[in-house]
Amino acid sequence: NQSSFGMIGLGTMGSNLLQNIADHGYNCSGYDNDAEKVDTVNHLSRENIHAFSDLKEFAQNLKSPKVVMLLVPAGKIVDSVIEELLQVLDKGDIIIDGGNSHFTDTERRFVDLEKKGFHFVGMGVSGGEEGARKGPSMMPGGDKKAYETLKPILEKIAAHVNGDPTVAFMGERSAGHFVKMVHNGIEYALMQLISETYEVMKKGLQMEDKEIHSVFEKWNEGRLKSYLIEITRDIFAYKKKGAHHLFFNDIKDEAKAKGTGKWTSQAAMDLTVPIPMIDIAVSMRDLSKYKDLRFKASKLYPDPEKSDFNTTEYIAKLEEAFYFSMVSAYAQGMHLLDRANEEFNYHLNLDLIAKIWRGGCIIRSEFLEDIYAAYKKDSKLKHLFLDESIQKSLLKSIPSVRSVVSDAVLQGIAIPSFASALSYFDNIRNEEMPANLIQAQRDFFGSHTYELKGKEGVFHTDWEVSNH
Ligand SMILES: O=C(O)[C@H](O)[C@@H](O)[C@H](O)[C@H](O)COP(=O)(O)O
Repeated sequence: NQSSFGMIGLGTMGSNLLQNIADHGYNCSGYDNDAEKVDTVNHLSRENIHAFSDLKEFAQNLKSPKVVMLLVPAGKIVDSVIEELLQVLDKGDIIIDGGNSHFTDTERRFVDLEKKGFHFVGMGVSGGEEGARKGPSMMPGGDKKAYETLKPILEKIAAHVNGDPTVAFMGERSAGHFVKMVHNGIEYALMQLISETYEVMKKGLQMEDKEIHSVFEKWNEGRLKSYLIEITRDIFAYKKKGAHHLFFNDIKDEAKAKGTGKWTSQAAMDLTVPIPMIDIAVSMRDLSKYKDLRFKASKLYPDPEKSDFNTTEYIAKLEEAFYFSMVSAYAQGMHLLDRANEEFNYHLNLDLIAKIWRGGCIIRSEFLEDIYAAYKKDSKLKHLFLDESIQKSLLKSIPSVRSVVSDAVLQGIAIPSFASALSYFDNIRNEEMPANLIQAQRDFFGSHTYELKGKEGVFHTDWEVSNH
């Protein structure tokens, strides 16, 4: 029986996704140049999964038009696998890149393969190993016709929210990987925010791990219900056999990063869209690497005196401050998507993106229902803060975030993402930003010119010659 779907790359993600496809009754094939991985898959003894270590044999076992998905590390490997693959595929066949590829690579590959007569789909896949096995969120972009062929399989293997599959066609060319990149940027910002919340509870409120666990447990039952809060709750209950302390306390405080967060910040700066919470999350992962420097500085600069807080009251404020900042993180990501849509003509639908992020992916959350509702109500919404119901809930949480940020600052607790959420907010509602002074300074030292209120054109002033 020939296969309807082929997977290249049989690491955990590839193998899990293949099993998910087989669970839905499809004959599927795998290929990997690592014989051990091929063996592992074949030892699953699933009658409708067959793994090969010969690429030609793998291709011959696929129905036409052949559908082949790559789950290999991003970068040059993708190009070399595609090159090999073209030797065994026919024009009209479909190639899907499901890795975290940079959108500019996907753009190049789409144009190149289209010229060669192949259908190329750059698809972001989110949800980690468990998501791949049980139902990921998928963000395909590129060849719409090819997507129509893939749709029945992808909709079956995706997660489902209220009966809706967490997959949909995202848009033209590299739209799928751009959307996935921004997903990861928001993921970075939310993880940074949760880590700062923990820092406030531990260092500011001197709470025990048990108490912190119950806060995340409670939050995961309310409007902050989300995958990242859920796993944080579980991390605050995980102990190694026989141990008395939480295991994560043994983990080094040096965060790693594979690059998608950084790419998001780079793309945003190129598109001149401010996403400070994502930028901050990237920078704080970088700062965490300077352990030696931090150790030295901590000896030179002691903490300010601690104040006492009423923990119960404070946790209520912290929930409001978290909600406010979480909304800001999503809003910054959606703003970037809106801008990229204009610049790259992706034909994105922001309501559709929110819809498929409600389940399966790492940033899935209760709040994505509100984002989905906001863009469904107004597909041309320029910024989430302008949505009426979001405005109402933000207005309620502002006093708490102001107090949490100011208290943390006075206590010497680092809360850069809470603080940047608040400053971003205060500047986005600032009709007159102090940017006119920056223009004056630029013109002063570099004759970079400026524009004048109520006048057309650009102007320059010789600031040295003042007639006061
Ligand atoms: O959506 C997902 O399933 C994750 O985002 C996934 O893509 C991966 O875990 C990250 O890329 C890790 O990124 P860092 O290593 O940069 O934290």
